Amino acid sequence: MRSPDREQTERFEVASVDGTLLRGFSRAARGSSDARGEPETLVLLHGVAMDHRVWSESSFLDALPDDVHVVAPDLRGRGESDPGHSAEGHAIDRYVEDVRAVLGFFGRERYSLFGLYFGGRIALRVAEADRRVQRAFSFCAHGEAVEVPADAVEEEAKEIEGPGGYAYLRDHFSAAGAPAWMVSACDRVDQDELAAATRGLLHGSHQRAERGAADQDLVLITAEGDADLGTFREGSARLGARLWLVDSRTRVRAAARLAEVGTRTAELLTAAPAAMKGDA
Ligand SMILES: CC(C)[C@@H]1NC(=O)[C@@H]2CCCN2C(=O)C/N=C(\N[C@H](C(=O)N[C@@H](Cc2ccccc2)C(=O)N[C@H](CC(=O)O)C2=N[C@H](C(=O)O)CS2)C(C)C)[C@H](C(C)C)NC1=O
Repeated sequence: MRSPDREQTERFEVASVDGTLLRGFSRAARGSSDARGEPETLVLLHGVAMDHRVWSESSFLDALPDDVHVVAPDLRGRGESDPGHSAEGHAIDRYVEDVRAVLGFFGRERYSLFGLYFGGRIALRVAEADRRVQRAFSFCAHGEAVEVPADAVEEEAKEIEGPGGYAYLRDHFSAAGAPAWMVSACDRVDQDELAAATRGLLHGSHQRAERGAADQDLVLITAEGDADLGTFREGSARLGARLWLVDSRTRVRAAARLAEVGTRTAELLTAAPAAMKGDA
């Protein structure tokens, strides 16, 4: 845990390959990072209907120790980052470029990524593309190929850009048992950008992720009761990834477990290298 008054967050802004400006927050590492040389840098990637504020609101951030440098960008079209404008502007390859631009900005040799839902899928794709990624955690999204049903996604995008867009999302997540921070996050996202991001899922997000470097530590996380648990197990075997299960009936309900996953993630980040091999 850390004392709030020692909070040292600052903003950053970085241009992506296509000129889109990504903005976000960086919380500097303090304390014993010199014991292990460069401090761990953990880049947090939020989901579709969210922005960077979910990390503090879910108490995930509080679970991270002082000596981890935390970087929390707003994905394009969310929070303070520039819009993606179109479905093509929200293709997964644009998100991968955006995250790699953030990695370039902070200039570290190695990074850990933690992604939430679709942010987890982005994290796995960045790990595949970029050797600087030492660890990638995907919360409630696996890396396998998925059928992204164009009709259902188009229907959802139309709902989202319509007069009842926010109600659609709030009602769905409330009914699905999502925690309050996840329901309220939807209201902060611009409707047109959220509709474009939804249609953007039809541009490449169906592809499976491959393992990047052999020494990457990949971690899939899902609910014990997840109906798609089998796919997560397959993904864990195929990618040589750890599989962590949280005590909840569904992936959406698992969001309430994010702070405890933060604690477990911090243990992996700050574990002595020898201890990491034995971890289940
Ligand atoms: C029901 C509805 C509120 C919900 N809509 C969302 O939530 C967000 C916000 C708007 C668009 N949204 C999508 O997700 C796209 N719409 C869907 N996509 C499915 C899905 O599996 N999506 C994955 C991510 C993903 C995407 C592409 C490829 C792989 C993985 C996912 O993680 N979904 C979980 C819900 C869950 O795991 O049960 C959440 N995602 C939110 C987020 O990322 O912020 C927080 S919860 C299928 C068709 C791909 C379905 C489908 C009905 C169209 N609608 C939803 O799922």
